[in-house]
Amino acid sequence: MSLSVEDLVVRHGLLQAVRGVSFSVERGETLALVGANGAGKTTLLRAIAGAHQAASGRVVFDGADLSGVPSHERVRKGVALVPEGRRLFVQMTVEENLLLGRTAGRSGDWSVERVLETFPNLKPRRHAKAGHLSGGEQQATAIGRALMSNPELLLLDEVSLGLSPLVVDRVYASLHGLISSGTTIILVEQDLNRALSVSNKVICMLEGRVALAGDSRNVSRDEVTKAYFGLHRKGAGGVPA
Ligand SMILES: Nc1ncnc2c1ncn2[C@@H]1O[C@H](COP(=O)(O)OP(=O)(O)OP(=O)(O)O)[C@@H](O)[C@H]1O
Repeated sequence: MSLSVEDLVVRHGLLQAVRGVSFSVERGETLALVGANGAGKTTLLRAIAGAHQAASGRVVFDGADLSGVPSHERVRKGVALVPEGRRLFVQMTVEENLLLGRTAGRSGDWSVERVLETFPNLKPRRHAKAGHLSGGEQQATAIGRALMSNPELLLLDEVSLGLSPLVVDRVYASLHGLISSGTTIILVEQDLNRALSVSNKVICMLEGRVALAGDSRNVSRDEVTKAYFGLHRKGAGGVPA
């Protein structure tokens, strides 16, 4: 697995939400995308997944340019998005929602049983309708559904949104399990401490651009906070811009 995003520009009508973003991710890495509301994180993730067409630039996955490749084809190639807001089928059970993730037809190790092992809170809820689940259970189901497509790259948009700190801890504990099993992840996370602790690379976006990019262990919370508010000088403090 390798992903290279090259000078990507993504628009909403006249608004340039992503303005020439470049970065790369290698197998087994976890990249955290941080930045203020409206910085362009969701739009960037959706463009990688093919849910939103880029205006220019390239998304290259395993050496192949994905421009013009629709989102369902990208799932088949191994790119899975867990969108903000979870988007489950509320009248269907947890198990049925999970099985929908299989339709991409990629073979691999993920099964309903393995998802339930990864998210033990779902075990007793297997036959419950998704509409009756708690927020944490819904999030686990949404991540599980993406895993059922046996992705090589998992894109997670604000998995902690609307969840209590305790439940977020549980979701992150499961993510740590996924990361140690070698899953490659790009995640959008508002909480800087969580973002830095779960990832090995971090990108802070500001108004559609990369304000700071670095190694999560080497950047300080202070540097990321400055980039977040536009106070960071590119390349300052030994952090690659
Ligand atoms: N569907 C849309 N139509 C028009 N403009 C949009 C749309 N979605 C997002 N935008 C605009 O694009 C810019 C980037 O938004 P985006 O949601 O990607 O940012 P974000 O960093 O993910 O923020 P948030 O944390 O609020 O989700 C913002 O100015 C936003 O208002």
